[in-house]
Amino acid sequence: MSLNTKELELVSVTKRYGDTVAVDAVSHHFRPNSYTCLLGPSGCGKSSTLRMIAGHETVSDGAILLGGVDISHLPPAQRGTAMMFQSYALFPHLSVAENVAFSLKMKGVDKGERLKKAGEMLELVDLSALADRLPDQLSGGQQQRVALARALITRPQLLLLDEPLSALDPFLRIKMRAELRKLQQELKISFLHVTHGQDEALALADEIVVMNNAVIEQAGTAREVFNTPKTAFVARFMGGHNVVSLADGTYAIRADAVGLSAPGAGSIDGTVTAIEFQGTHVSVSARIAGDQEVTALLPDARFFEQPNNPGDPVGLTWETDQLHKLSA
Ligand SMILES: Nc1ncnc2c1ncn2[C@@H]1O[C@H](COP(=O)(O)OP(=O)(O)OP(=O)(O)O)[C@@H](O)[C@H]1O
Repeated sequence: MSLNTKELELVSVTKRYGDTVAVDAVSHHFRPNSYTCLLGPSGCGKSSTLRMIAGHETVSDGAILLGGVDISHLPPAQRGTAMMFQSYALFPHLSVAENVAFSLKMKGVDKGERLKKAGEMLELVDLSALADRLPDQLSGGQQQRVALARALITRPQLLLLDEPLSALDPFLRIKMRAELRKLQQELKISFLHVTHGQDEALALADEIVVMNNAVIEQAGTAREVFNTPKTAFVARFMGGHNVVSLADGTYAIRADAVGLSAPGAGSIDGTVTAIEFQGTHVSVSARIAGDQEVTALLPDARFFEQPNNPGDPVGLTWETDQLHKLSA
């Protein structure tokens, strides 16, 4: 099944709550038919952005365009968007099928037609067998799929997901994120997914939009954002990087691009401060000049060939082309 897809564009969108600027003149062109993650720490403005796109929050300034049409002032149901919430907000006294069909009932669609459509959506999320159950007779993962089917029944061009996996345990979260990705590819509509988890964004997204302090700090493919962070904030937030101030500027370097050598034989000298076994890898942290910490992530076999201990003097090695200059 294929639903419509249209491009989303934010044009200098601002959200103010009294004196708080939650979203500050954000502009972005989202790719059509793609999975985008809006990623950032708590309070950076990502939920406010999503709620403005959904129409659950007014826009203080700027415009939201979907397929070139300004939807900023349309009611939520007329935007061509649908929202799936963090707490799935299912009606406890309605069956799975009735929950999924609910928005069609509000639109006055007759019962036969809405149950037929609900059946199609339940098939899509692989829940046909549970159509007559009540929500509290379902697992967390199944409830989430009901919430998805309920959002998709309105045939949105854009599905908005606000921390959709946060209520699930870690095992189910990884399983469901693969299902979300698969569903987006099957439906060929855009998904815009808010998360504060960088691993979730890396696993899911065609494009990651990193927000910080009410603005977009960086946007790009998952690989671009991870491998070429533009700022110290993005490097630290994406994880797996060191941020180091050297004589000619501040650089990011991936922890797995740092190696260890004898003191004096590396790019810089340091003293081991901590060693952490991580299964396939061992993380070795060392203090270097300027009271800075650098972490080397070594394959476990390499570490155990010549294990270090806290207090050992070491050289830290890297190829200069692995150093990535940061703008701030
Ligand atoms: N209804 C509101 N009234 C006043 N301030 C608000 C309101 N909603 C959000 N804010 C403020 O706006 C800023 C951005 O909030 P928002 O919820 O968009 O951030 P977020 O990145 O989604 O955070 P989280 O991950 O914690 O949900 C925060 O400083 C928050 O306190």
